Amino acid sequence: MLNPQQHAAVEYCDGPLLVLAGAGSGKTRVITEKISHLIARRHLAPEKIAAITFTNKAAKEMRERVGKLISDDAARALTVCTFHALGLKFLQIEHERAALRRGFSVLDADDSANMIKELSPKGVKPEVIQGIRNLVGKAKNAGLTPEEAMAAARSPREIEAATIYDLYQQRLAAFNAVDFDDLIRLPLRILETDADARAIWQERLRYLLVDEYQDTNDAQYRLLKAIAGTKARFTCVGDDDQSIYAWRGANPENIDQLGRDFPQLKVIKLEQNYRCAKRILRAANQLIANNPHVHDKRLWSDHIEGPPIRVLECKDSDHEAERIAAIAASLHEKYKDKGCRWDDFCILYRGNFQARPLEKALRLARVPYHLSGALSFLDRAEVKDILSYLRLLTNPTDDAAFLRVVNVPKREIGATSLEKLGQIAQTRNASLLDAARSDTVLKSLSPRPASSLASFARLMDELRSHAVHESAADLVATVVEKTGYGAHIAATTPDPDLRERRLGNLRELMDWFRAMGRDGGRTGDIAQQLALLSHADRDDPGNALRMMTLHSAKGLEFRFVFIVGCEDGTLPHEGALDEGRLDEERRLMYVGITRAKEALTLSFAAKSRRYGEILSNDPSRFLDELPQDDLHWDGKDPEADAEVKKETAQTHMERIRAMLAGGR
Ligand SMILES: Nc1ncnc2c1ncn2[C@@H]1O[C@H](COP(=O)(O)OP(=O)(O)OP(=O)(O)O)[C@@H](O)[C@H]1O
Ligand SMILES: [Mg+2]
Repeated sequence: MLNPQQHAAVEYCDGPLLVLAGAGSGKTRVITEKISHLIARRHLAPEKIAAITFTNKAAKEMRERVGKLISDDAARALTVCTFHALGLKFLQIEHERAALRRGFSVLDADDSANMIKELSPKGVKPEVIQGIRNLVGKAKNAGLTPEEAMAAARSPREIEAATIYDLYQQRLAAFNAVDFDDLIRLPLRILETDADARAIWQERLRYLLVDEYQDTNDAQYRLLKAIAGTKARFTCVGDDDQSIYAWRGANPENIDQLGRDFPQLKVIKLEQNYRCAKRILRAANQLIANNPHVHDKRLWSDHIEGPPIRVLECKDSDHEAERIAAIAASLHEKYKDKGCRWDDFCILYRGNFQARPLEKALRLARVPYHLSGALSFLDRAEVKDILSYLRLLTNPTDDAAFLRVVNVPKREIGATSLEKLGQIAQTRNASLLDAARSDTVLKSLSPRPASSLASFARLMDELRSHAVHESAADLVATVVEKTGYGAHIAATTPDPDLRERRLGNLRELMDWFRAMGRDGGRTGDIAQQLALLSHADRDDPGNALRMMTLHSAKGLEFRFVFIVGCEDGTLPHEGALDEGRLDEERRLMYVGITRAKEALTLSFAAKSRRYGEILSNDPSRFLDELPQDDLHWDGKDPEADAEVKKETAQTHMERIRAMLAGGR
């Protein structure tokens, strides 16, 4: 049952709506219910509705949640995706307006970083290149063209970055490629400047719903505005206290901007938290009260009180990991027969490197776990290589893909020859593959690399004839065989286990293509979609304890949550402290605390090893900001420890009773 405010938010469909509310108050629930309401009560065709989530993982989850409320056909017709995936869909349909050819490539972050490096002056330091990348990204996220970026540039560094931005866009255009930022920027350009396109898309997407609105950046906000148009049929839900991506260009100011751009905006606040036990919510509320607030929000819960929040003081991070593994294992052991699953547990940390000791301890304790955000399947070299072959086959002008695979397996084509090939290709305005096909071009190179390039080009032509009639999965097999890639793995991977894993990855890639090609997807489109999935979003983790960064836990909830590394310098993070971004770190802690439904454990290590030195840590200042009566410091008093264990047990029994009584 929705509460009256949620109900009002679901029913209000005639104008722009902002739902501004704290964690766990049912904002995402409003979106799913509203989709179902729009279809069932307002008779809006599902294909005219788009729900925008922050990650692909969240999109998948939302689709599942909505799927329970509406028919399968309707669920399939809906658009539920990230802003980037919506941009990709837009460009696939509107490629002509974007001056792209069908089958254009999407460069991943690595490819685009490489390209910027190549375009930067020779011999500059990596930090400088990183700085250029940041500035280019910033200009793109602000929706600026290279000319506009140049006009806005003030410092010599900004001028240099704007120059490279210009070269970079020229090269992307020559390669018939876009990068991630373009997936937002190009649709935005088209919608803002082309009235026809605007009319078509405003009709095509009649209602927009945006989750985690506080973390949209300027370009995304403008995209929303352009699609919504003057009719402004949209619902945004968000929480300014959970804005944690300012460092990546997100602009929480967009919350106020909405009221300025849409004076008719209706704002609904939700105040009941349905997720967290009272103590957990109290801790979260008290912590976040230390931040300045523009929007007044209250949050209450009529949940159970819950056990005290446990604080573990540990010797070092190994000790911390062992204790957490032991606590998780014993809770699971005790309650597994009563419906407790491994995926009820989640360990959160500030940075991915903190996962290492945890992994070791969990493995020793035989706890199944799933790490999101670690080097994932699609980032593995062999998978990226084969995907690049497929990109090149479906888009012969994809020079980034050409450069990735032309020497894998080794074909003895040296850097000098490739550079020369690149120069000639550029003057002829041809792709690298086209240049490698031309006898006159090859004559200007040394004979050995020239003949290798010629046979590479012939191989690509042969493979392309397969691409025409083979399914995507079969094409993967053909590519592995004909390019000698399988033999290449065998020859370059002496370790038999690793060799088997790498070959296994290729088999898995075929399975992915098989699954994704089932709806008749074209190979090139599938390769594009795969390139777009960011890690953390891709694997299905199954019934395993979850480990992830605080950033990627946004929107999720778990019965048992552990936040490790509650040390000054780690959380709040040292760098953020130096730059005066304490408020954002506090919001991150707020996000972490409010992921917990029943029990929360905070831990810190007294000593840690950093840069090869042993340092002593102070406990996080955030611990001091929590209601001390709701905290229990483990190990100080054995009697009190036993009491907390009892209370924890009681909570789980209450929980189990509630579940048996039909709640969730
Ligand atoms: N009216 C309701 N009655 C009972 N449970 C509810 C209600 N609304 C939401 N919930 C439950 O409360 C929990 C939190 O809801 P939801 O995830 O939608 O909150 P949220 O505001 O999106 O949180 P976050 O800010 O963390 O994204 C979910 O388990 C949801 O099913
Ligand atoms: Mg949510």
